[in-house]
Amino acid sequence: MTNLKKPLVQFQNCILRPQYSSKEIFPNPMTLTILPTQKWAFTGTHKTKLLEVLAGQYTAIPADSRSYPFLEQRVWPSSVTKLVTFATDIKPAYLSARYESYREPEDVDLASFLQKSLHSTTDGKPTQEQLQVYESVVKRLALESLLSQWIATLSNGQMRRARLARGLLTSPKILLADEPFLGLDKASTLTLSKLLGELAPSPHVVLGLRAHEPVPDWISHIGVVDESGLVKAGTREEVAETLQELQDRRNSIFIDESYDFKTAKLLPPKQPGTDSVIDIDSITVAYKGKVVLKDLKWTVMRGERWHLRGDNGTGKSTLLSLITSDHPQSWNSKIRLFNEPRKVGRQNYFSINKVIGHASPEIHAIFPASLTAFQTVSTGFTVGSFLPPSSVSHAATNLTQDEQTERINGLLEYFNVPPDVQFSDLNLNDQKLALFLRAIVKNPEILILDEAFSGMNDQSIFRCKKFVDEWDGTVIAIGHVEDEIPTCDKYIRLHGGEILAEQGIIE
Ligand SMILES: Nc1ncnc2c1ncn2[C@@H]1O[C@H](COP(=O)(O)OP(=O)(O)OP(=O)(O)O)[C@@H](O)[C@H]1O
Repeated sequence: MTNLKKPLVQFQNCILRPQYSSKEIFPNPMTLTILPTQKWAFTGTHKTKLLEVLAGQYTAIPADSRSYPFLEQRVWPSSVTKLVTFATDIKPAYLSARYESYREPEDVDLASFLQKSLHSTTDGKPTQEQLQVYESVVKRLALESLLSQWIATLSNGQMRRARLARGLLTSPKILLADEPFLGLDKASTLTLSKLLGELAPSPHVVLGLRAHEPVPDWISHIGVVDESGLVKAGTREEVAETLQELQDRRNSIFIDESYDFKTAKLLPPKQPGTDSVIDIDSITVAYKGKVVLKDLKWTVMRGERWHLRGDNGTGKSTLLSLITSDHPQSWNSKIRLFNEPRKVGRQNYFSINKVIGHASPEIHAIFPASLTAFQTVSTGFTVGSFLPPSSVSHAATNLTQDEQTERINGLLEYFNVPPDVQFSDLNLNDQKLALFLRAIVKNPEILILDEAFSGMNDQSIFRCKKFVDEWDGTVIAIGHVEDEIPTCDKYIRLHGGEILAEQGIIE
């Protein structure tokens, strides 16, 4: 039982360093007290670092400048705090593998995925008490109907709830949830927020939020963190002014018209045309009888910008996988690309994807960490491979090696991404930028941006949006946050199940 009188965490002039390193996490020493009756959220550029600090990941100097008074002395803080991060959420299967019947040995159904966490807390089988917790967590996160589904087939939103459930099942005393609402639709965000707000004291919950995210009503205290450390911490009222300053700074980035845009110089203009690029005529997709897309009709004309909308699990990724031919039902003459009906023999995976650039959380999740930023972008010139073009036979470009190098360097320089740094060593912002540049480098006819800008900092989002706005290809964008998608002129909203999709013009 948590002692509700003693502070959860206390830092007094605390300097934090990674183990075996003399470099400080923050230059400013940290002073902060979190009481069990308070509910905290942290925001600002370095809020994830601060959550890692709370999770006991770093060494405190002097040792007694950090304490967790509410814990019994015998407990090691890092063993009872659970940091769940979602910004680079990993979906266990990749694209087409998601729709195929063959399963990797480590791929399991959701029930087994969750129950693994129960077993790890005991020597043998889960106790009666653990099973009760399991049942209640599954119910509260609305996962009951998905328990027998392979985790590889869960939608992003469903997977997010599953990961959170797994975090809760380890019975932490403090749950640190970093950006738990990223990629969630409004209804799921509200449900999840309510659940997180009601969990304390078992466990106490601390949130990491992006600057523009609304702070849930139940949060009583906020901390603002930048590269120097914790710059302000207190009640919502005490921190309101600092938050407003952050917001003003953010708005000034979004109206910075002085920036020198040169999309045209980096990617050549396309042949003008008014023909249809994608034509889908009455497609229905069902999984084991469960209808996801019903009689879908959709025409995308050259140069149009579509916002593909829909709550989590309504079939957005399924629709995209039909277009990119990652789905088994892609080989259907009711799907036309540039007026060519899909047909085995007439087209193949490579001819289809030669004209499509694609950035998505799935690609991010499985992208080879050892490639440099330059190599990462260069793989945009290949199809169906994460190897640089010199190593593959399916290059999607007529450019010479020198021309490719020049274009890649031009893009990397324009977006300030260091070319020689390994993907795994890039920060999240630069990883997302590199994957965006990978999608656009071959100057594709169709650009699919699936949550491509979420996780980037404000300045990068602004630049990427402007870049796409000035580019002349066809765009399909997915994103639950309007600020994080390029300007779109039309939308298609999926509803999942038997309800037909709705389409319209964006005013
Ligand atoms: N192979 C499969 N077997 C069973 N169900 C599946 C399979 N693939 C997808 N689904 C289900 O189909 C529905 C649509 O999934 P999809 O990933 O297309 O949704 P989404 O709109 O992209 O969701 P999100 O916004 O959460 O990413 C979900 O309920 C998902 O669980």
